[in-house]
Amino acid sequence: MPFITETKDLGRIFGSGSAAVHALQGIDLQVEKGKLLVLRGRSGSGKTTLLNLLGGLDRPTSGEVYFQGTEIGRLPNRNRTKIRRQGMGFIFQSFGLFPLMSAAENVEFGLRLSKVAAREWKTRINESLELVGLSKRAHHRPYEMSGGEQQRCAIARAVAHRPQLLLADEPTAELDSKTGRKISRVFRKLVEEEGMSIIMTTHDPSVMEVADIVYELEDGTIRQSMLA
Ligand SMILES: Nc1ncnc2c1ncn2[C@@H]1O[C@H](COP(=O)(O)OP(=O)(O)OP(=O)(O)O)[C@@H](O)[C@H]1O
Repeated sequence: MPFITETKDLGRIFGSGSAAVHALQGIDLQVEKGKLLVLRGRSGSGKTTLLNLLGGLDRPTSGEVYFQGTEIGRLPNRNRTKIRRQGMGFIFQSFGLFPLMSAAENVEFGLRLSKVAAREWKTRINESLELVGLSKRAHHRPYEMSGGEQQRCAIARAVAHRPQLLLADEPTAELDSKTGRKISRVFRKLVEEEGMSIIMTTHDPSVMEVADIVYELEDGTIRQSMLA
């Protein structure tokens, strides 16, 4: 199966009647496995809405959205959650770590939600912290880590169950440009060395530099954009 993610004439309307917002319309997207795809566009152009639909966090108003050939837009919640927890990992702008848990415990929490057997947790935690260069911070809590380290920890948590698809919403927005560049390289490494597929939204040029494909959203429609 060639595509990790595919959409057909995907649309999302929020509200109804005169208050209806056409957040997305006619989105046809095909994402090959093992690529890093970036969605960019102005505030309100529909980036987060599209990412949420691709990740099965929201349902379309019209059209279809596929994950590895399975239409997920109309699946019952239980099935969609299962696919999401096993096949996808999520990263958000504000890291989303639990403040009272160490880096290792945060990663373990991610593993608990997926179907990974408990006997494998320790290995997976060590491997994923190593992958993002955070082994030395395993027992530190988020407030003892820099912003870049916290985002590395969030990445380790998102990839510990080895998802096929990683979705990230503005993952470098809260970081300075040097740290943002380092985090961009971590994403590139996941693609090159782990064969992961990544879709992320960003305004950050350093993320654009590591992308294979860039798409531009404008008023809820999409077009491929030239790489910078
Ligand atoms: N839950 C909602 N209810 C109503 N309107 C919404 C909702 N979510 C998004 N919208 C509207 O849909 C449009 C697209 O929003 P979206 O958050 O996808 O944009 P974005 O490109 O991610 O913006 P930003 O870069 O500011 O995060 C906007 O006009 C927004 O106001």
